Amino acid sequence: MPVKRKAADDTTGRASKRGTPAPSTPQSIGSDDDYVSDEYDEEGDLIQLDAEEKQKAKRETAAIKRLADHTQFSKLSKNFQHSTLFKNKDFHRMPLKKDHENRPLWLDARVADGSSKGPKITLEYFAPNAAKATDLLTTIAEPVSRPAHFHEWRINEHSLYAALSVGLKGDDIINALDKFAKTGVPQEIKEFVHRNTLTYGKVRLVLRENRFWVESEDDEVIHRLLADPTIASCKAAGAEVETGVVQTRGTVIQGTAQAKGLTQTAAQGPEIPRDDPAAEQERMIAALRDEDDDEDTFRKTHSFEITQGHREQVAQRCLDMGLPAVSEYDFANDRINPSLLIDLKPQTQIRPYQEKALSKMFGNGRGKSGIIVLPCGAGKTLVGITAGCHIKKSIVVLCTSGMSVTQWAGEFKKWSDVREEDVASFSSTSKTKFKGEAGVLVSTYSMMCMDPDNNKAAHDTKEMLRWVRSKEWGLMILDEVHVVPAQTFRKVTDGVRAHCKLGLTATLLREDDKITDLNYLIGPKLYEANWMELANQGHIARVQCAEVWCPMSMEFYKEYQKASARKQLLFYACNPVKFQVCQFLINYHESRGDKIIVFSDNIFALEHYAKTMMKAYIHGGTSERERQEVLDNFQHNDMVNTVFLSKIGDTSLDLPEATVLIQISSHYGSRRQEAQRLGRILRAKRRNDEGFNAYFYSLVSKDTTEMAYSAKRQAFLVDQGYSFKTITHLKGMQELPGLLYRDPRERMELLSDVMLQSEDAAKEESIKGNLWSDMSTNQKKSLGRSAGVRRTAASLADMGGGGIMAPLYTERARGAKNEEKSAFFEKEKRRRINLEKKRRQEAAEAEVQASRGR
Ligand SMILES: Nc1ncnc2c1ncn2[C@@H]1O[C@H](COP(=O)(O)OP(=O)(O)OP(=O)(O)O)[C@@H](O)[C@H]1O
Repeated sequence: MPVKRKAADDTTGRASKRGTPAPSTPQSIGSDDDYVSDEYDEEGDLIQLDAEEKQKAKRETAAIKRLADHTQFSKLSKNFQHSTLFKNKDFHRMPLKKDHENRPLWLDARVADGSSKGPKITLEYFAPNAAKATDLLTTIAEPVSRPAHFHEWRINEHSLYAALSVGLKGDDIINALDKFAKTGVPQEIKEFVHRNTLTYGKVRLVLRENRFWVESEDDEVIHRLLADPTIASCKAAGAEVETGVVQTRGTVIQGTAQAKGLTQTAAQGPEIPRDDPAAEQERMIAALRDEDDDEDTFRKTHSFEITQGHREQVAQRCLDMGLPAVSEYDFANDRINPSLLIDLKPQTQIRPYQEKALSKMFGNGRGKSGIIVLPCGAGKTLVGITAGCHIKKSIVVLCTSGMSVTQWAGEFKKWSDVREEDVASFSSTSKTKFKGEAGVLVSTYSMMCMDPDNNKAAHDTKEMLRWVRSKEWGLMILDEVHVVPAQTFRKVTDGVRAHCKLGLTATLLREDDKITDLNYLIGPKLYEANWMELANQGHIARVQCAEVWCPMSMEFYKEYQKASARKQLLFYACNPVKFQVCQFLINYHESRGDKIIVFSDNIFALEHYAKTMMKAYIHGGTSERERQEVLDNFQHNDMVNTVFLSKIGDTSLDLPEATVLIQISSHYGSRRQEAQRLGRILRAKRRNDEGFNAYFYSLVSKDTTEMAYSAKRQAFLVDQGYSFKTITHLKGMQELPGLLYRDPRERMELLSDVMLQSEDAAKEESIKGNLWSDMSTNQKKSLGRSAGVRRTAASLADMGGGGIMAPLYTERARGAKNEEKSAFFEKEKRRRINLEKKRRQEAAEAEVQASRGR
């Protein structure tokens, strides 16, 4: 049988049993009866209708149609044919298919002029066949938003190329869409798919044996390119057009059940020495061929070589000619660069979503550069390591801190059989080289950015940099790729020769819109997992999110209004009610046996909260020794259950004991920070305990700008399917023994303390060596955009899982809130108008006095 990658069963049963099609199985979706058709029910079973039933159904449909023709609605809808009411959202002319209820997709062809977004697809996630349609969309489109019931996807040129590389054709895509869509496929979508699949991927820039080749299956395309003077001048001296056959082999990703089967088959063959990886690979391929010869595809291709250093020029010219060239690394045929002895350990098993992500990267047996997006704690490290085991050439890993260097090196040894001496590291504290010809090097962006010719650099650093730059790297893994500013990234990639680049991140988000730079610096997004789906499958923790509204006392609110924009932050962070809410939640969760992280970006607030509550805290200024001590105690000491962290804890902090997160001050409207912070509790050790929930509370001072920031921050998580409950009152808080700031005098003291602080106390914490500190400026600007956040006013009983916290909360009464808000603001408005009148009057009087004096 063919080398098909059988998708493992998902535990929830939501995703279909069918995996993303592999290149070796270029199935025409149109001919695949796995998909829904008129005669199949939602389980895929054939519905047998006898002749009589068919007649009856026909008669009923005709009767309904006749009735509809005479209804008021029908007349109305005719009148609305050119309705201005729906404008270009009037889809009534797209007739629904008879069995549209069984089909989960709505297609919307409208694309704004000049927009890079393609047509929109809306998936009814509750509909029959939604799982199969999700598989299709994962292959051909990119997710935009995936809340609980409706998912929004977009088709664009990158997603279509990814579909082509797994063996689909333009017509296959259109046929598949037609099968799942409630209406016919609009002509505009057909044209979009044809336009982008006709040229995309026709030209490939292939790196073979350290030489670049322009390759195409179309002889005419090759001659058209060579007729262009720019491309002709880039052709290597004496090179001719060569015609050959390229064999596309099945992609078997290591760590899957299928790869294990192959290893067992191969193990029955003659013994091959372990130190000959090329022979091992041949053996694996032979095993694949034995399994199914006829599923390998052979493609006749034409290619010519280009001169070293002209790759970018050729790529740019191809783009100008409307033939975008795609970069691929033909690692299986790379016999020049030394191979690395590396395989996943036999007991290592990758998860279905990790396999799906990797199959996108190695879709046609070659390595495509791009970015894989997985939630925090979902195992990006293992995805990177498995990619390295697949390519089997030298690997360079770049991460954000020295701590991550140690972690990555350790993970390589944990999951793969790479030899200890083949793993090297390059950070400020450790500089080692591997002894053999190929190996793994783990380093940081900041080390790699350094200039080897800079006299100020230490001698051993310069020597390491020269060594790195003298080598060819099969794979470059870029961890937390969203943090890398384009400038830094260029510095790294200009000097280091990597054949294939894999970016890893949980949040492909930047508030400054520079994220699109990564498309051409690394490659397109290859795969993005659905957070909620992974939580439902138990791979990451299930989190209940809540926004707690903390009203501000009048004396605080008055001072808040008078303060400068920057200093306002101090007022809403130190709001005494927020303080009480924080104390109450800590108390409540500690008594349940939870471990709690409290995040505060503002250091003044962080210290004030932690010291008053007598809890441990860490910020950028805390010494390394103290930091380690606090974290060790938090993890292993039953007496230390709460730790206050500044933004240094946002990323790369692995505290699986933490189950509750409280946020008291954050970085404006940063969606990424919100997601990264949530990520700290996604790894919760107890995630698979029955009925277990992790909790994420965002404390927000009511009627302040913090509310607008908070709404914007939540947008990314809402797109991932999370919903934020709004909590307006915590039952029993006032009765808490020892509740702080109950006494008005204490509140006044806190207020005067805040007022005495200079604006500097509201400044952002600056962390040495922080790569992403340059990204703050535009974040405030982008706040103006609508956040589109969904808040639910659903019962909060389920917030605690099984209603455990139900007695604690009072929900926001929507009507009441408006009254309360409007009464307050009316009063405020009157006060301000009177103040303004008074000021104007005083100014006029002063002028009169002055003119009299003159
Ligand atoms: N296939 C797998 N089998 C077993 N455990 C796995 C697998 N994949 C990942 N894990 C475990 O999941 C945890 C999280 O993995 P990892 O640190 O790679 O996450 P991450 O995605 O890099 O998170 P972050 O973005 O927070 O850094 C680790 O403990 C890892 O051992």
